Amino acid sequence: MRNPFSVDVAIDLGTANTLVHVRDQGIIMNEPSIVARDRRTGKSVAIGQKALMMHERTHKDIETIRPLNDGVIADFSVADELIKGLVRGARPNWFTGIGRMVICVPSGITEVERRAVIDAARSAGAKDVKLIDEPMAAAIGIGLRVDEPVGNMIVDIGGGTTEIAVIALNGIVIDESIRVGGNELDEAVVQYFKKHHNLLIGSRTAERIKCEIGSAQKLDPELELSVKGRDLVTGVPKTRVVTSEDVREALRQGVNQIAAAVVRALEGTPPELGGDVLDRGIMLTGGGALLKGLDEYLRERTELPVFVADDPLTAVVRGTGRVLEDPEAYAAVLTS
Ligand SMILES: Nc1ncnc2c1ncn2[C@@H]1O[C@H](COP(=O)(O)OP(=O)(O)OP(=O)(O)O)[C@@H](O)[C@H]1O
Repeated sequence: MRNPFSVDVAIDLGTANTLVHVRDQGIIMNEPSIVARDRRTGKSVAIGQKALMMHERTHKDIETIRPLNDGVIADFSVADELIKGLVRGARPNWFTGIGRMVICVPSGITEVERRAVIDAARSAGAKDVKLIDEPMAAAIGIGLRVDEPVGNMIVDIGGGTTEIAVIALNGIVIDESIRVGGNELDEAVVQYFKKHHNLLIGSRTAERIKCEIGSAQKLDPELELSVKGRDLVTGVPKTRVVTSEDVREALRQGVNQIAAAVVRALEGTPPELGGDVLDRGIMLTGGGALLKGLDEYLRERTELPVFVADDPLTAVVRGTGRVLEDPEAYAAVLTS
């Protein structure tokens, strides 16, 4: 019997974005993983989109912090604030409690970090907390049968990490995780324009450039974008037109590192499962999968079929939500 005075919640706790799915309702929140905190009181003043608007624009008393960095929890107390803020948003009113909670975490986090996430969820009021690893959730989210004796390769390119996994029989057989994701690509864009064009841009501008005109392969036609930054020679704000050729050059090293990690994971895959991957192809999930031409680039590097999942940014929360809705069927993929 479902308790009418409590809700069950699934959370994809990502480096870049955190998404919340409520049982029987679907995804109700999709917010950047960021908290704005008052330095004087130590209290959070905003989370998610509101906090992001303050990022790189705050005065000295307000700081904005991303609790997860490179796929690990960088600041436990801020991660706690984020989880509590999300849970508050998931409850329709103050007397509704939280029953079951399933949280998806990067597979590289330590036992101590896992415990910290569970503690934060419990102190936010959850009665029963379970964790699921990111590539497993992504695989379930895109509809793969993870319980079958067949290998599926998932490449989840998030903000902080790229996680590559071969999944079969409800387990992760091969797990390769590198600390290269969307944030690292943004930073590469910042550095490139600083070095080659004497232009200083902020990380949010770099992300916009990457998403709008970034690519892993040649584009036809190539694209241009007008961006604002600070001219490092004159020291004043300037508008410049940047080209997709420049951005591709900036992203080259990061994209190469992702491809090399995929190749390493393939080399470590047992031959039977490798044969399955050859038949079924590699599935790309996470926001990084949307980088233009990345699927084609990986296809050339691996000589395997490569597919971008539908709506790759929500694959993980959809999988975590599916597990929440049917915990008995997915008991084998959960940890507590
Ligand atoms: N069109 C796009 N092209 C390239 N990158 C994109 C695009 N759209 C989103 N991204 C990138 O995807 C990343 C966010 O992806 P996602 O939400 O899957 O990460 P996350 O789950 O928060 O991170 P992690 O898995 O590392 O914890 C950001 O770095 C964002 O810039």
